[in-house]
Amino acid sequence: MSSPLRLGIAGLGTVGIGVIKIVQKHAGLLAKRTGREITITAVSARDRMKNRDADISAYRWEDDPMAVATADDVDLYIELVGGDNGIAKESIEAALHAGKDVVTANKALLAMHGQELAELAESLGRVIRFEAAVAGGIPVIKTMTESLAGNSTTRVMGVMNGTCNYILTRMESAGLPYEAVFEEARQLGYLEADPNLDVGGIDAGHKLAILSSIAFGTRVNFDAVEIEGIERVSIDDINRASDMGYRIKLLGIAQMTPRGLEQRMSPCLVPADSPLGQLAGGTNMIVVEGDSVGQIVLRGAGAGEGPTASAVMSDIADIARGIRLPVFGQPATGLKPAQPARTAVPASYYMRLELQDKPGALAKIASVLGEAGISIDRMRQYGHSSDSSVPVLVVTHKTTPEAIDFAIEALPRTGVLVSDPVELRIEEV
Ligand SMILES: NC(=O)c1ccc[n+]([C@@H]2O[C@H](COP(=O)([O-])OP(=O)(O)OC[C@H]3O[C@@H](n4cnc5c(N)ncnc54)[C@H](O)[C@@H]3O)[C@@H](O)[C@H]2O)c1
Ligand SMILES: N[C@@H](CCO)C(=O)O
Repeated sequence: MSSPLRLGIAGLGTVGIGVIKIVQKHAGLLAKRTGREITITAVSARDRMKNRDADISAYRWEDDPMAVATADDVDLYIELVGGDNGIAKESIEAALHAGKDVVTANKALLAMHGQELAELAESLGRVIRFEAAVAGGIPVIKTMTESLAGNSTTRVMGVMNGTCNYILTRMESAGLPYEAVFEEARQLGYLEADPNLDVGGIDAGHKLAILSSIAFGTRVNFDAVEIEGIERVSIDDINRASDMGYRIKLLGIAQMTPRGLEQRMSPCLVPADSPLGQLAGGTNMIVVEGDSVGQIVLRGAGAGEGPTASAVMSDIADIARGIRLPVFGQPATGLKPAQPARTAVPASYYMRLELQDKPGALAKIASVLGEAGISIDRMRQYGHSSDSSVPVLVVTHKTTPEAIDFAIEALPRTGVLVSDPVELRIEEV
C-alpha cells in the first residue's frame, strides 16, 4: 500500500465534522478503495473548546487555517471554512504554493474567484476539487467533467437551492404565505446566516455559474448570471399555477446560444408532472443535456452533514487514487470568456392580472397583448375577490422576453388593473 494521504482540515462546522466522521467510520473501506490509508493530521476552527459531535483529540489543533494549509505533515488541504474571500481564499492559495492539493465545498469562492484559483493551481501543478460545492451530495461535477466528457453540453438546468425548494413546496402544501414559511425555515435552521444568499437566488446563482463553466468550457462569470429570488412569489401564484398544471420552482438554466451564454436563476413555472415539478422539500435536481447522451437527471440531497461530506470524500478518494484533472475539466488558461447574453429564447409565459370587474376590461387586456405580438394559449377568469376585482390568468403561446416586457409596461396604462401584473416564464423541462 502507498504512503498515507494526510489531510489538514480547516472548518469544523456541519461539513468539516461530517468529513471527520466518515474518515473515522470508513477508514478500512477507504483504504481498500483508494489503495492508501487516509489520515487526518491537523484541524482548525474558530473555537477549540466547542462541544463537537466527533472526537478530534487525536489531531493537532491550529488556531490559524494558514498553519494547516502550509504544514509539512499535510498532503491535502480541505477548506471548509466558507466565504467568498478572506481566509478561505488566502489559505487555499497558501496551500497551493506550499505544494498541496485542495478540496473545498466553497461555491461562493469558486463563483467569484474560480478562474484565478484554477490558473494558480494548474500553474503550480496542483489540483482543486469541489464536488460538494454544487448540489451537496449529488455527484454532478464528476458526472459533467468525467462521465459526460464525450458530449457537447447543450443545456444545464435545475433546482440548486434546497432552502428555496423547501419554502416553495411548503407554501403549496400548507397553503401558507411566503413570510410565514420563511420564518419556519429560519427556525428550522435551513437559512444561510445571510438569508438573502438563499431566497435572493445568489447561492443558487453561484452554483449555476460553476456548472456553466464546466458545461461550456467558459470562464466562471457569476456577474453575468441574471438573478431573481423567490421573494415575490405569492401563495396566489402558487395556487393559480397549480390550477393550470404547473409548479413554481427557483430554476437555474444555462445554455449557449448564437448570441452568447445565457445564465439565469429565477422563479419559473414547470409542468407539475415533470421530474422538476415533482421535486419536493429540500431536495436538489440537476438536468444535463448532451448531444450524445440526451437528457440525464440527477436528484438528491443538496445540503446537510452527510450528503455534503460524502461529496468531499469522493474528491479526497480521487486524489488518494492519483486522479488529477484540470479544475474545470479542461486547462484553465484555455477557458474562453463567454459573451453574456440576456435570456432571449422564446417561451410561454404565465400572467396573473387583477382586473376591475367592468365591461371591456378583458378586451383592453387582449388588445395590449395583441399589440405586443403575444398570442394567448389559455385564459381563465376567477370569481370576484373581496375588493370586487377579478383575477385573470393568461398562459401565452411562445413569445420573447421583449414582448413580455412590452406588455408588462403597457398593461397598467389600460386603467383596468387594480394591482401590478405578475409574469413568470414557463420552462419546457
Ligand atoms: N452546510 C451545508 O450543507 C453545505 C452544503 C454545500 C456546501 N457547503 C459549503 O461548505 C463550507 C462549510 O459550510 P458549513 O455549513 O460546514 O459551515 P459552518 O458555519 O457550519 O462551519 C464553518 C467552520 O469554519 C470555521 N471558521 C470560520 N471562520 C474561521 C476562521 N477565520 N478561522 C478558522 N476557522 C473558521 C468555524 O469555526 C466553523 O468550524 C461553506 O463553504 C459552505 O458554503 C455547505
Ligand atoms: N443554502 C444551501 C446550502 C447548500 O448549498 C441550500 O439551501 O441549498
